[in-house]
Amino acid sequence: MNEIAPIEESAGEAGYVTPVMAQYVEIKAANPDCLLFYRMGDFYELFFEDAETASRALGITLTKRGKHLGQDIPMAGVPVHAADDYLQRLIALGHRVAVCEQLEDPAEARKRGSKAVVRRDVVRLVTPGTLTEETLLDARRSNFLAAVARQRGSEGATDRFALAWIDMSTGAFRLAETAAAGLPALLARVEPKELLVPDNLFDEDELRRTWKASGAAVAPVPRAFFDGATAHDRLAAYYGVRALDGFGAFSRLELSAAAAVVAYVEKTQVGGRPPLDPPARDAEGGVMAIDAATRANLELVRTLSGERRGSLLAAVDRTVTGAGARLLAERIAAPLTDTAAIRDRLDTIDLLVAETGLRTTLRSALARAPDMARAFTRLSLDRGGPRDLAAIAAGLEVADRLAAALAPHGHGGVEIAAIVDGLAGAPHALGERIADALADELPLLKRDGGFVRGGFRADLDEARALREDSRQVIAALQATYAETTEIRALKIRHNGVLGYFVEVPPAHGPAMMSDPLARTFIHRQTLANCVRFSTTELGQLEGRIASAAERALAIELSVFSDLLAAVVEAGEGIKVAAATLATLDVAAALAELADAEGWVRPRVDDSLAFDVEAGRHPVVEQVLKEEGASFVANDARLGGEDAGRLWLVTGPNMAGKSTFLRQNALIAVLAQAGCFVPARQARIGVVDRLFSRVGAADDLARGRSTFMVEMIETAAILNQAGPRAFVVLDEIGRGTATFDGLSIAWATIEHLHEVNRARALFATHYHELTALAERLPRIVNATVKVKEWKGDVVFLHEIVPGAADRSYGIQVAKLAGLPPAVVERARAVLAELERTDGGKAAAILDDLPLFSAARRRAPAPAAAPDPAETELLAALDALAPDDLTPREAIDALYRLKSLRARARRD
Ligand SMILES: Nc1ncnc2c1ncn2[C@@H]1O[C@H](COP(=O)(O)OP(=O)(O)OP(=O)(O)O)[C@@H](O)[C@H]1O
Repeated sequence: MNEIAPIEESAGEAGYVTPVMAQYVEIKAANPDCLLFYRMGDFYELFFEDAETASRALGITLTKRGKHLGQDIPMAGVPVHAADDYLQRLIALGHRVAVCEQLEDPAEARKRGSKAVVRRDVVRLVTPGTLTEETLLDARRSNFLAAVARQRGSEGATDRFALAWIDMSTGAFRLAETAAAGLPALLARVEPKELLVPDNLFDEDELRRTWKASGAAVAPVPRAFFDGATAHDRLAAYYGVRALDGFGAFSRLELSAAAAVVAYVEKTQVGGRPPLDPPARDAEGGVMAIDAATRANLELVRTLSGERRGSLLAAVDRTVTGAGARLLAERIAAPLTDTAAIRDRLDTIDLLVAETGLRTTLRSALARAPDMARAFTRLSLDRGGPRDLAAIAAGLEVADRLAAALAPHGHGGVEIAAIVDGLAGAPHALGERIADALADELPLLKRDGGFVRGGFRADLDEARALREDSRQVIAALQATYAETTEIRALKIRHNGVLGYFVEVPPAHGPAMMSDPLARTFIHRQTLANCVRFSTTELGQLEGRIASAAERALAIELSVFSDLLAAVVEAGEGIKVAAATLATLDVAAALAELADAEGWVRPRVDDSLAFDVEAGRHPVVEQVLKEEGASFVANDARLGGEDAGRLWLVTGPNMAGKSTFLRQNALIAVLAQAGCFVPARQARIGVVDRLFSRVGAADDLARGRSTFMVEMIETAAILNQAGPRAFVVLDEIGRGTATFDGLSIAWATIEHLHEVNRARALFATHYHELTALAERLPRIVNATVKVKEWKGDVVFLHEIVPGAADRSYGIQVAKLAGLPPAVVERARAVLAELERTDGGKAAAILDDLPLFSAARRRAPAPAAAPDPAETELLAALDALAPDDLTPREAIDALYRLKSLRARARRD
């Protein structure tokens, strides 16, 4: 049952509004777009519609409490101690929660009169983009809050947008500006958890789709948040500076988006100021442009089904800290175009690949480094506890140790030099000071006390000793009382209501309540199994203990606030150290990966080269490895002097075309993200835009597979790609009638070759396209090698020059378990089509009676079914080819083959 102080009685007559309800309604009205967590004693209560929403979302009981204007008030509550868990679930569902606390003790309110209501107000809005608690955050993912501002293009020019994004939990603050066409790509890269849009843009038809596609919880906010005229001053005030010039040059549009983020932070934190870094802007063109479809298709940070597992990120992530994992994800999501910056990252990895001993030292030290950046934010917002202080100390200790280990390597490159500086500049003495002050075992909350180490403060030791002494005095007193009353079962106990009291079994009650004992023992309570008394002596002792405990806690809290002030003071150094450890973790993890998997340093330069020798697909290779199979490496040579080459890849289904296409796109991403790559050698001229598209038929699973979408996306490529782009097109044109599709593919290739001149890989089933290589000089035909063996097809996964002579579609269909009658019929149709050159397909169908093959093949009833064959047939029946992933299909093939082999043996 929910605890509510008697003063909060909320039962009301019809038309009567109780003071508590009046207060609730007022606070709720100020926060209409949030669920209101209204603190009542040990519970956060939700009322009215909020209660219904929360009850549905959390599966908590919906009850009623009193009446409001004559109607029952629906109510649901969550206990304060479990609130984080419920908050997490509500936030994950996209809700915002206003946390309304009691701002005074109910006793204080009572002093104002029996009808007075405890003062309450909202202390914080919890929204998906403003989380700071460890329990509410994913340690290995950034949690971005973004705001988007628009500037209308004048006189036919297109609109421009600015995006400002922060991770409030770490203080990261970034800005970027883009033309309208680039906005979806930017949002797809940042993946904000929460997106603020000016309320006039929220419902604009064109934009609504963009907001939805961002996957963020979209919050319309007043236009005033974006006001360009006040943006500069709002930001300057936040950072306590007069001008922002010291942070860099920002456009008016960028400032407006940044100011909106800051305004929202101020609103949700109700006066609290998270320590945001000064905004840093991304130079336009500074990162490889990767649109949302390409990003999804290449499964950079998550798979098409939304999981991290199976993505490029998961395959390369060997970081040992949350901050490292977050940084790596950001790098993979935003590969660079500046060759010098890429080289700086690669230099650090180079060093750590060579220095295996140093790498091992780094990684084992880093594994113990807590999340300093997030702990620091919580402390700055006064939400931190003793464990956050300890996290800072432990992080600084790791930084100290690594500074010593790395000092001799400071000349190994620009990034490593910055790392050495960042570690050296960390406030090491502060770490020691915190470590000296804190005990080994720490409570979560500072108000629980007990976190200051014994011996750290003499006055604290004294107060604690007094508290301990008094406890001994109580033990002695119990012995004395037992002796004087001659009741051996007498005990001194403690509870919240009576404080310390004497307890005896009921049989001794009468003696205790009569003279002479009644002169010492004052009767307090008679329960079924005991009688309780207090004494003056106990009362005095109680006071002494309480005041000693109070004093001890007060001293501990003052130690906490001293340390907190020192931490805040040293904030800059702590944040730099935290960022440095993350950078180091990423470099060491990538070096570890490179060493273990035989990856190499790519050469990234400003040419138009694309030479990958023996490249592999990082994800497919790992999957195959787990199954004991090996990956067949393949070369790709797409570079040219002033224009790229286009490889036209033909080959049967399941041969490995898609894998080859994607692996090259992924190698480009990895190289420019500053990672080593899975190849024997790689040289890549910087790619400014990456495109990867899969024909409509393959896209069905995503539920967005209309031919129209495919064509819109192809149009985007043909309109945007230049010689620096890298284009991967997988079976484009397949989603329509054969001749239409072929013609579109044909024209697309010509355009890519003549106009875009991009480096490109084009996989197709239209063998007719291979004729283009004769006419267009930079088209190269390539095919995936297969072997035919006893009428079946064997995939070799090797890309070789030339064109596929056949599709082997029927062989693949046969391997996949199509009924033999259908396979046979397909063969016959194919032969007929080939004989008549496809022209009179309809006419021949009558000549090939559909069911004759089936009838001929109908099995004669066997005397006794062969068990191995029965098993084979059952396995075949169980197959649903349309439901299989390529991986499952190949597994099924192998299984069927082995069953078949057994059947033969039997
Ligand atoms: N280079 C390779 N080495 C080893 N196995 C490979 C290689 N490439 C692909 N495979 C295996 O073959 C399977 C099918 O590959 P992929 O999907 O690339 O074929 P595809 O030719 O694009 O087929 P479809 O035309 O049906 O899309 C992969 O899941 C993988 O298991």
